[in-house]
Amino acid sequence: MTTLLTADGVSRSFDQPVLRDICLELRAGELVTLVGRSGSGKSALLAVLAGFDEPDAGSVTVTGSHGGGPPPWSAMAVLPQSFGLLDELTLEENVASPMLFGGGPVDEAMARAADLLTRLDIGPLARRYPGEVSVGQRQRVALGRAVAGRPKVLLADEPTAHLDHATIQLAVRLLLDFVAEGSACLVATHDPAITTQAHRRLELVDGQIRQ
Ligand SMILES: Nc1ncnc2c1ncn2[C@@H]1O[C@H](COP(=O)(O)OP(=O)(O)OP(=O)(O)O)[C@@H](O)[C@H]1O
Repeated sequence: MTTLLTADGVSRSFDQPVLRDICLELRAGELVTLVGRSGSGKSALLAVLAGFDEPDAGSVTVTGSHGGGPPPWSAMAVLPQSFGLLDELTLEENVASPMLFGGGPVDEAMARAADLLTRLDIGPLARRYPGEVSVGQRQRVALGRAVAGRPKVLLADEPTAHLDHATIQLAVRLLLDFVAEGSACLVATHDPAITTQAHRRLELVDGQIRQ
């Protein structure tokens, strides 16, 4: 399987060491979950993998990315706990935005956005704005947008925290279909509905990864 992301000896300290000599690989076709107690460093690890934060030691390599800083959208998408939706765009425009900003055809982008919103059971809300829908609906929009541009790697921080059981199944199905097309996804989550369906499970304990 093709390796899409490699972390080699990554360490990061704030007041205390949070990540210690972490090595991991994400490969094409994999949905991988990252669990760990609150404060164990899951978000800190995602930030370093995403290039939003610099490790004190070690390196992160992402396929399709060159040089320092966050990789381009075609190589990596990040789904933060705060969603990061654009309030002035409709839900369908938000989902289409990675394709539109990437210079793709508008009709294709809007059709894919409509399909993703339907798969996430919010198709009828496509023309609404983020401020006009519920938190769980916004979370689904953010998930749709994260996969829309078919990035090679998706890093998602608690992407189902606001969803009910049935909707979580839709989200997991979407992520499994996404990786089946040749991408890799790392999900920080406490949700057994995701961890039980993942291809691999990682746990952060005392700043280190357990498989
Ligand atoms: N910018 C920062 N400055 C100082 N300390 C930080 C910073 N970011 C994270 N930390 C600390 O690093 C540790 C790991 O935080 P992190 O947010 O990665 O945990 P987490 O596993 O994602 O937790 P949760 O499950 O509660 O979201 C915590 O002790 C946190 O206080």
